[in-house]
Amino acid sequence: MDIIFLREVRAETVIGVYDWERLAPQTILLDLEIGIPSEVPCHSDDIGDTIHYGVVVERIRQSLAEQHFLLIEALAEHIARMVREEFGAPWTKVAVTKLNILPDVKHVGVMIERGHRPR
Ligand SMILES: Nc1nc2c(c(=O)[nH]1)N=C([C@H](O)[C@@H](O)CO)CN2
Repeated sequence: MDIIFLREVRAETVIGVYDWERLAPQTILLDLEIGIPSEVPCHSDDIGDTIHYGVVVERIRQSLAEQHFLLIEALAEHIARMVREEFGAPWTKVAVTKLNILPDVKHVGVMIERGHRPR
C-alpha cells in the first residue's frame, strides 16, 4: 500500500482531563500515515486520484477547533475515523503528542492504527 505521511502537524485544541486544561486551547502535534486506496495517482499524475493532504490538514484543524476531547486516545480515534470515513483511506496511523505536560518529560502521546493495511 502506498502511504501519505504528515509529520509534526501543529493544531490548536482544548484537550485534557484537568480543569486548567479546559480553559484554553493548547498546541498539539499530529503525525499521520494515510494509506491511499490505489496506485492510480502514481501513473495518472492527477490530484483527483489521491487524498489531498492539504485538505486533510485543514479538515482536522477545523474539526479540532470545534470539537474537544478529554483524552488524547479519543482525539486520535476521532482523527482516524475522519481520515477513513471522509477521505476513503483504507488504513491510517495517527499519533497525538502533547508538549510540556509533565516535568522532565519532553513529550507524551499516543499512537493508534485503524483499518486494514494490505501488503
Ligand atoms: N493515557 C492518558 N493519560 C493521561 C491523559 C490522556 O489523555 N491519556 N491526559 C492527562 C492529562 O490531561 C494530562 O495531559 C495533564 O497532566 C493525564 N494522563
